[in-house]
Amino acid sequence: MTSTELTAGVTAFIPGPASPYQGDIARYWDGEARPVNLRLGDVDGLYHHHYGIGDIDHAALGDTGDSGYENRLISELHRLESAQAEVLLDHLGPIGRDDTLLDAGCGRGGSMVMAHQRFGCDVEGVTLSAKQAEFANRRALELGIDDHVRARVCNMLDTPLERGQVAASWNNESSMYVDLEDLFAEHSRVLSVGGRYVTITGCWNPRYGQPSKWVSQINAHFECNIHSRREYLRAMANNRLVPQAVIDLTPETLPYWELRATSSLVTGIETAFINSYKDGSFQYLLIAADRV
Ligand SMILES: C[S@@+](CC[C@H](N)C(=O)[O-])C[C@H]1O[C@@H](n2cnc3c(N)ncnc32)[C@H](O)[C@@H]1O
Ligand SMILES: CC(C)=CCC/C(C)=C/COP(=O)(O)OP(=O)(O)O
Ligand SMILES: [Mg+2]
Repeated sequence: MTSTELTAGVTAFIPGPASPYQGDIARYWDGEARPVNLRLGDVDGLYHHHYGIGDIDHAALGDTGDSGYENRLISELHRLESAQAEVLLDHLGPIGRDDTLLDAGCGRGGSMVMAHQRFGCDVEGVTLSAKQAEFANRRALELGIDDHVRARVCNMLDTPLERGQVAASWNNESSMYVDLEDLFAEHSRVLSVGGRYVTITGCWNPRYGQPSKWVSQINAHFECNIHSRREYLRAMANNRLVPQAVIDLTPETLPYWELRATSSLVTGIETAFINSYKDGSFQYLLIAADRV
């Protein structure tokens, strides 16, 4: 194991990828700089790599014709992405200032900052990408919360956290990069008994039958492996995680996608999300589970 000092003064442990696939994913996120993510993050300094939920505020958006419309559209997409993270945090249960939380697959750290700002607690994040961890730690330093919010380069299936160390943990659109049995075994290990696990994820719908062509297109686009709703529930049951809430957020995420599809920041994946949500082959799901 090697270690390196980040500009933020936080030591990141870099054990190297556990598999060639993880090496590919680390390179993918090290190289990611899509305007749809950076321009949205620039709105208020919360950088997300997840999607949005909720109704469009048409009054705030105003007329398509006028000069400020594109900036207002970007602000609106960003507001919906932050609203998504707020809903995830709503499901963590009561969290105290002395608690520690785990953000598994933390990206550029937007959700970690929001969690600390809401609860005053410590938040530990892990990502495969050294660039993302540096970015998240730099933001924490700029905000003066680097003593509470820390991102490390490590595999979420094998974290340096102690058994039972965290009061709550989550995956926000990061569980489609790992085996779910391995993932939930690790969350179950680091969560205290009675702690809460939350995921927001896209999953394929067993009622459709198999992954649709749209789901396959999303997998190819992000180099990920979307699991089915059934796999989530089965792997949780096998790892002492008992669902407390299963919420289908599909109707709430469609407005975000339909608005995003009209913006200058489109990436080309919008049609696959919209079509798969509409044909029922894909669902945007929140699952909150108790560690028993
Ligand atoms: C789509 S981004 C989500 C980022 C963040 N959760 C958010 O909501 O902004 C997926 C993240 O999962 C991370 N990831 C994927 N596989 C991982 C693994 N095995 N261990 C740690 N992080 C992983 C990636 O590095 C990336 O940060
Ligand atoms: C719901 C599913 C299946 C998500 C896959 C994981 C993923 C890449 C999420 C968004 O990241 P991003 O914010 O970097 O993507 P984009 O650039 O499209 O906004
Ligand atoms: Mg994005």
